[in-house]
Amino acid sequence: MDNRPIGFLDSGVGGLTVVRQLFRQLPSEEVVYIGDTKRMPYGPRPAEEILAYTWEMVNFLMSKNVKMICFACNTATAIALDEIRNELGIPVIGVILPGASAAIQKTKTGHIGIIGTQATVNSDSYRKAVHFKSPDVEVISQTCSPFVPLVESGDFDNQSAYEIVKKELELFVGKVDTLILGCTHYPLLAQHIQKVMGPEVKLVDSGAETVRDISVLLNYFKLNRKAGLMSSNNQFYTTGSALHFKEIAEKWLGKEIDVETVNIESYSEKKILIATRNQGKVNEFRDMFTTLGYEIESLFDYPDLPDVEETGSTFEENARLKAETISKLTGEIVISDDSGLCVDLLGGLPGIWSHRFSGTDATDIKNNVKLLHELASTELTPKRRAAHFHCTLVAARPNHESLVVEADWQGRIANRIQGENGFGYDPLFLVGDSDKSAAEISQDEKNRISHRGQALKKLMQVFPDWAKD
Ligand SMILES: O=P(O)(O)OP(=O)(O)OP(=O)(O)OC[C@H]1O[C@@H](n2cnc3c(O)ncnc32)[C@H](O)[C@@H]1O
Ligand SMILES: [Mg+2]
Repeated sequence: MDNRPIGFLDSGVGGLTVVRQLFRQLPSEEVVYIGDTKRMPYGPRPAEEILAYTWEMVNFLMSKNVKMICFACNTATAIALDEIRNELGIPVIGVILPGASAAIQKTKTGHIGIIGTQATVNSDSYRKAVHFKSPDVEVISQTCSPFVPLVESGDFDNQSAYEIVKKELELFVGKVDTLILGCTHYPLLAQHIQKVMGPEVKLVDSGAETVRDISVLLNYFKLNRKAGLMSSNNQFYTTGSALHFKEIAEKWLGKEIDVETVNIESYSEKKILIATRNQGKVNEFRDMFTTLGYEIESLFDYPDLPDVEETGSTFEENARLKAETISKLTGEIVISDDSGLCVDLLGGLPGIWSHRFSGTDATDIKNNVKLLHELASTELTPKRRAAHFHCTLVAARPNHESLVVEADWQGRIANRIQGENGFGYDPLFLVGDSDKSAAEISQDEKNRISHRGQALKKLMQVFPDWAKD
């Protein structure tokens, strides 16, 4: 069970046809919708631009803590889905595969038509998806450029709109028995399209098909919202006029909604500088931030920047020193981590001295040996060997109050070094009540439960809003 909302993105209002289906099929789910109305239509834009804009919408949705993202936009699906899906740690679904699969099931003659925006048709994604599953099907496709502006105008319930539709669809009449509406705007023109094509032609609404797949994914990943909860906090955002969006959306969805205008351009900044020269930390941050859609840099990428002396007497003071100094020097948003192992029997040592526990020429091995030595005379009861890792994260940016979060990870100190993964004291840290050390679990597992993983989760609940302009 997961009560977080599902994110929907589209270049404009068209994706609302998918949300409308969601409200029908899965009424207890909650929605965060972003429509990039200001920059629509995406269809005629070059692929790199569509990819960049889609990333901004995705990062915006991630900042709203969504549990899944639906690309309710054929153009974004065709151009950006594969690349973005690989980078995110939550399920991401597009509208093309569900639409193509439904068309294959519906066609009897094996002749399928596809209409979509220029970018969707040029990408050839629908035809590829159809032929991947059913190579013998005949496919014809065509761009219907006037449809999106027609639908966005809200003025399509009339004869002149019908005439526009008729002219665009001439190519298909009598040639196909199934027509994929390969743009989420087009279901709004379904009546006109059906009249032009004739009653026997089956129209495939990719959005409706996609919601069926969303339902399957929610079940599969156990992400359904608690049964019986009626959705109450749906959020709708547009980059354009909230008034215009609200007017169209309320008409289509058949209910009142609140709409807010947002600027998502600042969400394109996906690089974060981590103020560390510890390779173990870099590896962990890279893994964790990649699943959130961020790229990271570390001080290894800036060899000329100085080492910041950790002269503070607390984790927070040291973390602040590292993040705020490097942020001042670079003008960038910087995250630092001050962490350490606190052993109960040693009154919390090595604590902030973890890195330098064995002296100025300390190494991980020397630190581990020293710790074993310190505890050598200790009776080996689990309680007496209790310890925890601590992590304080600070995010700093020029002229802003820094963010500070912290978390602990409980465990015990082992009697001997165990395992080869991780770094620092991992081979001596038995996780929780288990007999496995932090160096014997995978990096993925460590990131899920460690002091750093937990602290990062806390940070990311506030970071995206804090980091934008
Ligand atoms: O200051 P930076 O450049 O980030 O790197 P550092 O290694 O000096 O980092 P700290 O000052 O925060 O010291 C943390 C030390 O605590 C230990 N430590 C922290 N997190 C750990 C983890 O996840 N696994 C094992 N040891 C860890 C390890 O010895 C680190 O060197
Ligand atoms: Mg340090």
